[in-house]
Amino acid sequence: MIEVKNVTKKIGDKVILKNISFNVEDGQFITVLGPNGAGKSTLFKILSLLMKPTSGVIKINGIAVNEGGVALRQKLGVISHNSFLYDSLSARDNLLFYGKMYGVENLEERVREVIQQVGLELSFYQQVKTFSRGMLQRLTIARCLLNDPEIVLFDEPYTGLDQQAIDILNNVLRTLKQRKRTILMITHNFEEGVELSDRILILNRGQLVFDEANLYDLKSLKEIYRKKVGISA
Ligand SMILES: Nc1ncnc2c1ncn2[C@@H]1O[C@H](COP(=O)(O)OP(=O)(O)OP(=O)(O)O)[C@@H](O)[C@H]1O
Repeated sequence: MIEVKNVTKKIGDKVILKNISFNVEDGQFITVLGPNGAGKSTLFKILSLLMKPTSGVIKINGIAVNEGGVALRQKLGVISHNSFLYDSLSARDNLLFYGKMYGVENLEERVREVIQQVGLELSFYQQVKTFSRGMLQRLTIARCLLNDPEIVLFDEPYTGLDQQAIDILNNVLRTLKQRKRTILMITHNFEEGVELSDRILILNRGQLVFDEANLYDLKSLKEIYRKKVGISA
């Protein structure tokens, strides 16, 4: 379970997140929606332990994240704008490198499994610097899946993906959900992945303005968003 309690982030005089609180149950899939500048990426950086909040607490499985150390980090899979992949290494060698770092068992086999999951078998030995943006995003997804994380954090995961890659990502999300992984996806795209989520949060100007179970069709959700954020989705 993830507990976010009264999280505020200030940078200089600017308040970027204001007193955000919500819990994520194990196995729940939450989508956080919000317009540009709402604070989504800042919240993501805090949840993925890349940034500290100015005040407030985040606990994962009852342990405050600042006290969790490596064991806690290993529970997290993160997909963000930064791929964390090495340009001069092949897809295979990147995954072997991260797999060794995470201590993944049966690594060669697992690397082939995740490469297949994202449809990059034909680029297995290709250097990452020759990858298109979509291929890079697929390999980032494979890297994230390698150690079978309990909690997966996605920041705008559909960016740069073509239709085939979108379908692959949707399948990855479905599989993670079936396997009761906890998923938090940050996006401003209503069209993809949102229908798979159990709960919707809307962030606007650093505040949580909506937090409900996802019982809505796309049209109703867009209407709620328009009311809460003041602009059309
Ligand atoms: N390092 C920083 N210094 C000053 N202001 C910042 C910094 N990082 C973010 N901000 C500001 O915080 C606000 C929220 O930014 P953030 O990137 O979290 O928004 P977002 O919801 O992810 O937006 P987008 O959809 O455009 O990615 C913005 O007004 C941004 O200018």
